[in-house]
Amino acid sequence: MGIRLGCVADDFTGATDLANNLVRAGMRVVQLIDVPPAGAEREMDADAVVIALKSRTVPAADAVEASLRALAWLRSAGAEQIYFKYCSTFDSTPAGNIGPVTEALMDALGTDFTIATPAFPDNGRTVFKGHLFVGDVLLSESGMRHHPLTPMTDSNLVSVLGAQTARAVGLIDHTVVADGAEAIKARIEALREDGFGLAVVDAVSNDDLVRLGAAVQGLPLVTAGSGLAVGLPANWGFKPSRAAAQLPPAGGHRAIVSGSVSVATNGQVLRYLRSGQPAYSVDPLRVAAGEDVVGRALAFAESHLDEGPVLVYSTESPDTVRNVQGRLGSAEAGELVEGTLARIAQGLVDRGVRQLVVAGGETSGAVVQALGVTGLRIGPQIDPGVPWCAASLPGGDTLHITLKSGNFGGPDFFTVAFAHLDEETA
Ligand SMILES: Nc1ncnc2c1ncn2[C@@H]1O[C@H](COP(=O)(O)OP(=O)(O)OP(=O)(O)O)[C@@H](O)[C@H]1O
Ligand SMILES: O=C(O)[C@@H](O)C(=O)CO
Repeated sequence: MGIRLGCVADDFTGATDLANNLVRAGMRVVQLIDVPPAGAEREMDADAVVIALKSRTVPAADAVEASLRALAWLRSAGAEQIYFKYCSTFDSTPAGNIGPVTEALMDALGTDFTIATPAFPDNGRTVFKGHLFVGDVLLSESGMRHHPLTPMTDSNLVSVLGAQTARAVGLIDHTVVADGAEAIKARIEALREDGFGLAVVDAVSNDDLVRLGAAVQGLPLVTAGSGLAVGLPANWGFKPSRAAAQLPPAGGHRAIVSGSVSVATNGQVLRYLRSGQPAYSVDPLRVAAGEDVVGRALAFAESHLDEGPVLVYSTESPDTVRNVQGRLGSAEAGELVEGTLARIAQGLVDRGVRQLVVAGGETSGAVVQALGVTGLRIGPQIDPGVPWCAASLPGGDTLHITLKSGNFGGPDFFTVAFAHLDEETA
């Protein structure tokens, strides 16, 4: 039998976030890094496959091309429904990529309607009257307004998405969602008849997402953050389960690589620095000046790895990041830092690190690709949206790795994560 749900995720932390929610909702999930070669789909023994792309901030045409390749692969693996996963803070620009990718997937699937909701109430992302809230504030008042690549300054998702697509974007508001799956289905039909191609859907609780999940059964395409995964697996009879897949025992040295500049990660890095544990700061301006920052970071790490987790970070406040971007250019600074951290992560693994925390979606993409990892097995959840995973390194060793989205995780995440792994794999 083929897979039930085929998922295309626009970044790597987002992919593990989605896989985590699907596993908790009872599905057996395989997460793949990038689109695998044709033929590999015959070996898939899973209910859902999540293909992790690094397509959130690339030019829209490249994101469309990669997403269509992923779609073709998932369809040949038998996927009955396609799930396009983007960020719970709807990270995008007027040029894309959420709108263009959604439209390309709709065209390829020959469907005239889909829904959009980044709601993930377990992590404080709620949508009401089409407006996205992050915790208690509107998206445009959250730390996302300063994001280096996709600053979010408008909380009205109907207008944000409308600016990215040629199709008309409507709203399924909370009064409809609260009335249940049949009411949502009726509203979808009404919007369709009125010529809308997309609808932003309100959701402020997991109950809303369960109702929405039931209503979108049979839609060829759904687009969402990871929250919708709370409600979708029940359509195939899967039941929520806390028994996340077991991972093998963990060994080796421990390290943290953080290229995230989000508010939550800034707090987590600060907390770690204050605890007095070994940490090395990567300064992009020194890298740009040609200094051997990778060599120095690895020499530092090597002399401290026996003491416990070593943190290597470029995480800085929005002002410092803006200054770097002003001097190097935003995209150039991003690429430079990602490349540097990826080489450091590779060096850490070469030095025996086998338990690795990576913070930041783009950073995670660069690190995982540099390590040559092609798939992840999803393990127990550390915090909502962030599971430990196991990966096979090209040499055959197992690497325990967690990919933390910038704004996810509690204040002591870097310490808690390792303690959690000890408990779960003891
Ligand atoms: N000190 C810095 N100066 C300029 N750019 C930086 C700096 N540190 C990191 N960056 C870049 O900022 C971007 C951060 O994106 P990333 O997706 O890794 O983290 P995030 O946006 O905080 O998290 P997420 O996308 O998971 O919410 C990356 O391209 C990274 O290379
Ligand atoms: O949805 C989220 O917030 C995360 O999974 C993510 O995509 C951050 O990069």
